[in-house]
Amino acid sequence: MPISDYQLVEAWKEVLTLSRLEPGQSVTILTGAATHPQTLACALIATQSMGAIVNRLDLPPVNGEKALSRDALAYLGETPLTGNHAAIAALKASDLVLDLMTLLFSPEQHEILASGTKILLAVEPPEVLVRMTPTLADRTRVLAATKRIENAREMRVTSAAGTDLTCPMGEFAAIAEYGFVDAPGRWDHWPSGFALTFPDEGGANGRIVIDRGDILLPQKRYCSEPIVLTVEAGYARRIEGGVDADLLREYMASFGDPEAFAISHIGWGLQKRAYWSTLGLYDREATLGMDARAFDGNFLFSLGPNNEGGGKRTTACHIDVPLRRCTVALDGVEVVRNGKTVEARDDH
Ligand SMILES: O=c1ccc(O)c[nH]1
Repeated sequence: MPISDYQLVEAWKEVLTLSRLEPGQSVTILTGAATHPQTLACALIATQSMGAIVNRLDLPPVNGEKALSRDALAYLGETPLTGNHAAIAALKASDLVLDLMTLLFSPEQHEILASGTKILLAVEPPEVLVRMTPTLADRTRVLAATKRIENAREMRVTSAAGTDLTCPMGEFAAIAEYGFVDAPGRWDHWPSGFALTFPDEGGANGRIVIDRGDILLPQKRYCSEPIVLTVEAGYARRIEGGVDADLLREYMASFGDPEAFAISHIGWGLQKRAYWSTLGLYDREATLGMDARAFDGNFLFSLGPNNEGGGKRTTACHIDVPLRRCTVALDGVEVVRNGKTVEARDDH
């Protein structure tokens, strides 16, 4: 359903206020060939109405001939910023970058953040952005979860479907995604609402069962039959099942990169305004699937790079897999029980 420009401008102003945008600060709106025109138009209005000094940087697309999917998160690493020193200089000189193009998982993003620039990714459709306009309560809930990750040394994930995965943690920091950028050098994604980290390099072991109804991204599919991943020393060594498994294996093999099979980030969804069922109601190319990544109580794991968490592994292949009905325990203490988040006593 369409969203009015008024609603989207108001949502942008809420997010920019939470992101502590001040009059006189410089904002660069980063756009590309797939940028949503209404999101861009309303961002320009909202930033100027708040007294920011705004510019728009439009970058030509890359990787179109290499990627097998048009999903902005499907083919990573090289971005339109790679080697573009003038554009990188402009983004480093900005207080805030509104990324309407998708820089995620790019080395350049880290370089820009290190200069103190804040980067907010916002590429979901306007109605999804407005439905999941972030709140301070989202931030509180996600930070409580990342604090528990920071204090833990092991994540164990189990499910009735047969998942039993053990991930030592501590080598990488926890990442809080709550939808706004309220500190210099912070990156976030609007919409979101989940906590994640990366297993110690080579440490993940066990079995992951992607069960019927669990979601594959960027495939934007609900699995119709179980896929069983055998995880050894941080890599999915075997991917077994029926047609869904064949489709996943062929897609991942097309990258010709063994790093594609590494376990990337692990965490869980905390966004009560996100829904597991939404993916099935959108055209595949109309959304990144952030409802799937963020719905409350999912176990979200990912295959591919860990440079986003400070690791050395980069690969163009990135698969996000939110699972339902898992139990996630940190050092034996459950944070998700059979697909429902467990609020810790000290979370409030
Ligand atoms: O916001 C995101 C989106 C994709 C991903 O893999 C992590 N965080």
